[in-house]
Amino acid sequence: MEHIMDGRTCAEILERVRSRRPLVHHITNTVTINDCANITLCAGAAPVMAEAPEESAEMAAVAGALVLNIGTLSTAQVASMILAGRRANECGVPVVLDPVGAGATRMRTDAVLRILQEVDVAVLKGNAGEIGVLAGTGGTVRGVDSCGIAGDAVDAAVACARATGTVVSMTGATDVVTDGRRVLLVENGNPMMDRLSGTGCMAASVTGAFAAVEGDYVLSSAAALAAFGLAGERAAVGARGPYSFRTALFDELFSMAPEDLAAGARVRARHGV
Ligand SMILES: Nc1ncnc2c1ncn2[C@@H]1O[C@H](COP(=O)(O)OP(=O)(O)OP(=O)(O)O)[C@@H](O)[C@H]1O
Ligand SMILES: Cc1ncsc1CCO
Ligand SMILES: [Mg+2]
Repeated sequence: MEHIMDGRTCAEILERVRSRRPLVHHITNTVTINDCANITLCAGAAPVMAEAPEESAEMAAVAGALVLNIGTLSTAQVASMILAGRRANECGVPVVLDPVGAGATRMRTDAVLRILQEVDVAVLKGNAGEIGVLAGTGGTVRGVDSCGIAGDAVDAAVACARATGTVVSMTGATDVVTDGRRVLLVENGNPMMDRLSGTGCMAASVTGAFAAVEGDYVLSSAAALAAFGLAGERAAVGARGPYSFRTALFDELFSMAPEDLAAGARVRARHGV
């Protein structure tokens, strides 16, 4: 490891998001689009949702990051994602891809493979099943949920990063972030996050906000998941169920000071891959 990912590094990246307020352009699903906009604001960035093919490339060109989420994909939407993604690449704007439901249907798997072929994706953020499918090592996805991964999860994430040339950010109880060489494990989070639709989508939004201000996407992605996970830990205290938890999740990320993240981030490096 040439970098030690401590809480202070996470805090510095959060501080940069807050001071620069990067524009995070989303082309995303209709289920959680509003949550994605608001969690982006709570992180300290500025969201915009723009998916019409007439404007998606133009918007991507002026963004700090582009988040592509195939949760409610259509053929036309995927075409617009590719237009935006290519322009983002030309302009040096990092692209985050959330392969929602890859492996559940052929259309979703094919769309992700096509985007990966046409666009230089900086961060591929998925759950374990999705990443196992895309690694080719085996994973099971039902609807949008991970039903498990074949073999060792870290090995699958590393294989996926090497096969796709992206930084893989694989969420779960322990998140695994890897570029195929370095591996960071993020322990922050709370099981309540799995009881609410859209926490994966929101994780991608925060990942985009952090990628906009830190060019080492292993560090930016781990810091984003640490911040979001820490907000989840704090929100779970006193939550009566998924919906009071949801409200508190936004409030906790909004009110998180960099010093809170420095103290609360639980990120460690895994050696020997
Ligand atoms: N059991 C858990 N313990 C702690 N954190 C968790 C747990 N499950 C999920 N998380 C956190 O919740 C967020 C979403 O991860 P998850 O793997 O559930 O995404 P997903 O299944 O793609 O979500 P979505 O509901 O949007 O489809 C991540 O930040 C992850 O760290
Ligand atoms: C439930 C659901 N279906 C398509 S996208 C989505 C939101 C979380 O993945
Ligand atoms: Mg989930």
